[in-house]
Amino acid sequence: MAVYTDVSDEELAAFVAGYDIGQVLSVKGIAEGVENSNFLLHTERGFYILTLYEKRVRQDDLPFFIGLMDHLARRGIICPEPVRMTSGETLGRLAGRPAAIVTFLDGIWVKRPTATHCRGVGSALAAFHKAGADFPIQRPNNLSLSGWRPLFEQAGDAADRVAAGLTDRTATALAELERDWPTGLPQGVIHADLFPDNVFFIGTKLSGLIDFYFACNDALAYDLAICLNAWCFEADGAFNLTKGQALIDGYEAQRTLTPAEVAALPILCRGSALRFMLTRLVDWLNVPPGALVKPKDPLEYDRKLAFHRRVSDARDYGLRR
Ligand SMILES: Nc1ncnc2c1ncn2[C@@H]1O[C@H](COP(=O)(O)OP(=O)(O)OP(=O)(O)O)[C@@H](O)[C@H]1O
Ligand SMILES: N[C@@H](CCO)C(=O)O
Repeated sequence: MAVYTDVSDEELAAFVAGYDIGQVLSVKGIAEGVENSNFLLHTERGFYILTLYEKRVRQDDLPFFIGLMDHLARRGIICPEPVRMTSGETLGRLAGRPAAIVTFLDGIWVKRPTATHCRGVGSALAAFHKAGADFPIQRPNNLSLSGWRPLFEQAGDAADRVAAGLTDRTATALAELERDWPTGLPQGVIHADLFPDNVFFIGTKLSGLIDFYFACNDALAYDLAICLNAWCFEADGAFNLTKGQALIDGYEAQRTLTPAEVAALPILCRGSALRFMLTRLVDWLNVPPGALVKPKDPLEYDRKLAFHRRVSDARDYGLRR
């Protein structure tokens, strides 16, 4: 459940009065998501999402996240658009938390994406990269290479309680990545968490992207690697080449990968698999007693990492040239 903070009717009415969106008709907590408190807000003007930013989101990062949604929406990316208060601000405070109201997007996320969905995601990812090119605020990726060893150390030997040999396997993969991680690839704003639960569809047509709270500046092709991991593996752990082809084709229909990006794709996929394995592992080992949120399985990404360590060529992901 992702409603950590209670908001009284009076507090909410006072907050909403700062906007030109009419009176509150109803408000409902949203169970999905784990980071922030999200509410579906129905006012006289329609539906909105109210987000209260909880502890894990650094307040200094909020102008980047909110500014980015605003920037992307102005450039035709379908994403939540921050609603301005009558004062012109997009970020306020509610129940002791920073808070924002954004537009509601229609659509649902797909639990079993097809190749058609993957093509749409590839295309939307490239459009996002192009639209972010002139976004003026910078935010480093603190969950890239330099962030992985601290996470690994945080897990320590407890990793072997999750699966035998996990500590050694991870140590080897991490050392290889530290040695070989590519530099000099085209950089820009990346989403960094474009998993199926952050992409809405109406039927097979992509209807919007959400959850920009890991967005940062990094190699654009790393974002594609994250999507290959998140969208193109089957439940039985097999990589689906048809989905990989569709994702890459969709991407390249909007933005052609450079030769250096193509060459780097296997190592970027390894890095991205390690990143999600490590964050999941640390969360898995630190589930607070009585938590209602079920931690995600780190071993899913341990298996994906093993797959990528056997790959040497981007054609194994579906690149057709
Ligand atoms: N603009 C929007 N329009 C419609 N629904 C939305 C919108 N923003 C968020 N939601 C709903 O709220 C849920 C949680 O949103 P989001 O993923 O941003 O939360 P989070 O707490 O940051 O989660 P995560 O754990 O995925 O980082 C989404 O799954 C979706 O159902
Ligand atoms: N998408 C991440 C969770 C962060 O929102 C994961 O699957 O591990």
